[in-house]
Amino acid sequence: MTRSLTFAIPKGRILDEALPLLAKAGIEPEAEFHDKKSRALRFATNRPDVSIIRVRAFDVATFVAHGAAQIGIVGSDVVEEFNYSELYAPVDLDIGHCRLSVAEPVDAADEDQAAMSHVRVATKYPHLTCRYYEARGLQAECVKLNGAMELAPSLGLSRRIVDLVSSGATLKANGLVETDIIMQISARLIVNRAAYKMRSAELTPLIDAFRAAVGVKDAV
Ligand SMILES: Nc1ncnc2c1ncn2[C@@H]1O[C@H](COP(=O)(O)OP(=O)(O)OP(=O)(O)O)[C@@H](O)[C@H]1O
Ligand SMILES: O=P(O)(O)OC[C@H]1O[C@H](OP(=O)(O)OP(=O)(O)O)[C@H](O)[C@@H]1O
Repeated sequence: MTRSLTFAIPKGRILDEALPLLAKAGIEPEAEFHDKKSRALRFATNRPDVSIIRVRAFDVATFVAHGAAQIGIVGSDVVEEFNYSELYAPVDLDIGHCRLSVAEPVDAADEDQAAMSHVRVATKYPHLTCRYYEARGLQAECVKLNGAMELAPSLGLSRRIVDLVSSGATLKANGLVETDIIMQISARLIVNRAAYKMRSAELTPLIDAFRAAVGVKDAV
């Protein structure tokens, strides 16, 4: 008997937008999934052949890349940061829109970058940050943080940060300005490449269901 497909979804802010899309694609988690007191991490769905795991955003990519989950939903920031060759990202889900940006204290934003050879940056995205600065002929020393990057400049940890921006409210509240946009971001459906080959009869209709769900998103 074939094992059920494991679908990894992030428990952070993408979840609220992802659930209606999952429902449109025909997948609804069991009631316990919505119980905030539940400590369960794996859930049955209305489909006997699909179960859901709820994990941290960065871990969605890791579970799917290693084949522990066959399919998942994650921001393109995470896909690009890991750059796992085992991941196939066939559908832009048009949710979780934000951008990855460089930000600095208001009073430092005019500093001449051309005069520098080395920058220190606090970020959750060291790979994307190094790639961005390398392309500009600068070496970046990244201080890896997992959140609250906006605190780094005022506390002397780094002059710059590279972080996600949506409304810009977090930067403003912390005295920072956006000085460059590195990339635009949205959530993607991701699939393990080996699973896609071996279990295409199960995965292809699921991918098609998400394509259709994104297409009808605004019409429903
Ligand atoms: N301000 C935002 N607006 C829109 N989408 C965002 C925003 N911040 C993050 N995202 C998207 O949501 C994903 C998850 O972000 P979220 O902030 O929920 O996770 P996190 O708190 O960093 O994760 P974790 O707690 O698991 O480390 C990001 O990878 C990105 O794709
Ligand atoms: O431009 P804004 O609309 O203010 O959004 C940007 C904020 O959203 C994200 O953090 P989140 O709130 O998810 O918390 P985190 O620090 O735990 O990642 C991101 O890291 C910024 O801090």
